[in-house]
Amino acid sequence: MIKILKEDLKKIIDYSINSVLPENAVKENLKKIEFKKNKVFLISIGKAAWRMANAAKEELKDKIQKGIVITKYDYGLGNIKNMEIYEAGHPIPDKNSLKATKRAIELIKNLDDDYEILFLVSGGGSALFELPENGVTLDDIQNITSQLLKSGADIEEINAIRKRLSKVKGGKFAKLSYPKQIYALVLSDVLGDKLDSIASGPAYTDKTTTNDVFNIIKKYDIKINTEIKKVLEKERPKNISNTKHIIIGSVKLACEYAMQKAKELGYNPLLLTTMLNCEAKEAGRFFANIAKEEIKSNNPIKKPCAIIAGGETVVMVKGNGIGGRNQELAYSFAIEIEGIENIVFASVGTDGTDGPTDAAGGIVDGDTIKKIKNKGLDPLIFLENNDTYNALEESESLLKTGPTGTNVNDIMILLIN
Ligand SMILES: Nc1ncnc2c1ncn2[C@@H]1O[C@H](COP(=O)(O)OP(=O)(O)O)[C@@H](O)[C@H]1O
Ligand SMILES: O=C(O)[C@@H](CO)OP(=O)(O)O
Ligand SMILES: [Mg+2]
Repeated sequence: MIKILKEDLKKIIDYSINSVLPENAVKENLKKIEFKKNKVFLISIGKAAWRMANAAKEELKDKIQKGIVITKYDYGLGNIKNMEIYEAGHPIPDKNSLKATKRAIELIKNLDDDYEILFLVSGGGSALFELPENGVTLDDIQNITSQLLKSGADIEEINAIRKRLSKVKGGKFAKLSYPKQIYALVLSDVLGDKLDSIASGPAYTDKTTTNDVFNIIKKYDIKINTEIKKVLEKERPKNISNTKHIIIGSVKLACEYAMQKAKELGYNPLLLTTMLNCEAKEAGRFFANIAKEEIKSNNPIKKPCAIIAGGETVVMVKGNGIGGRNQELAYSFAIEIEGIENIVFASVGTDGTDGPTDAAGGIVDGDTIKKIKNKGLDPLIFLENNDTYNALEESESLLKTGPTGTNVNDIMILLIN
């Protein structure tokens, strides 16, 4: 029985991710743009950058005369005609992020008046598209990003800081490109599709205030020097007039496709939320509470059922193990439902990489923790040490997809028979 549940769960995940690959969304939404000039320069940033750029090139053909793609290591899928392809560091920017971004700006500065800019944006852009603000070094950005990523801050908070440390975030890329018109197609991986947060809104007005920024620094005890403090006090550009944005996909869509496939496989689907953003291990416990209620009283939906959610949880990384928020969420669920039959649960990053690991997430059931105990290991120590990759590996519960070429946050699916 568990075998079938697991197979079904994998089918649902595959279907959902395949349905939010960006090609169709790019092609459809390009039809909504009325380019005023006859030449297009393409700049595509983020984890979905390669697929988005390739789709745009297929659709617009030679109208795109030049372009640049900046994506994460191993996310490039080869050459695209007339495009320069760069790969760089994520989630912490590296030298190649700066090199590629410098090149993008150089290309844009040299465009003649017949060009408009097509800007394809996906999550991951913050790390990949980066030039430090005056007075800031790459080291500073790496150090502060690393502190923020481990702090439990959510992506809006993290990006509020990133925007101020950068020459291209928080609308500054739009200012740099002025007076060229920018049309932005945006694949959202931020809850609520907030354009000033997705990839730190290079072409969108920053909505955060200096007050917000210093509250975040204080709340998460981020260590900064006086030079950085001065930079953080500087306001971002307002009145950006040369951009138009269209959102072309988000986690809501991934959840809807998961619901559709679950139904087709015979499960009653229920969408809990597309806005999950609490601590990962708390979310895992909460899902376990729901599972227990379901088993006991067929509530909130009649079995067999598929209970689905989307979002992006956070992790306060205190240990020195390896893992990611989806692995931690799934593992904490497993701890709570040890020994319970007819349940399978997965939490998965739609981009295919969860944290600094080669897994997309975890897929667990009532036997997961038993397998760990049978090896003489203590299940709780893995969680305490943020070492859920190893825990899930020991229990054959890692979910691996490889880079998917899309990025619309994380999905969680609970199947109960
Ligand atoms: N050992 C760990 N256990 C759990 N989460 C971790 C661990 N190490 C890093 N993380 C989390 O992984 C996040 C980065 O993961 P990543 O999948 O690259 O994010 P995104 O998909 O949003 O780009 C960090 O914000 C951090 O909270
Ligand atoms: O680039 C970013 O700022 C974020 C959100 O868009 O994406 P990711 O979490 O994938 O790094
Ligand atoms: Mg993210």
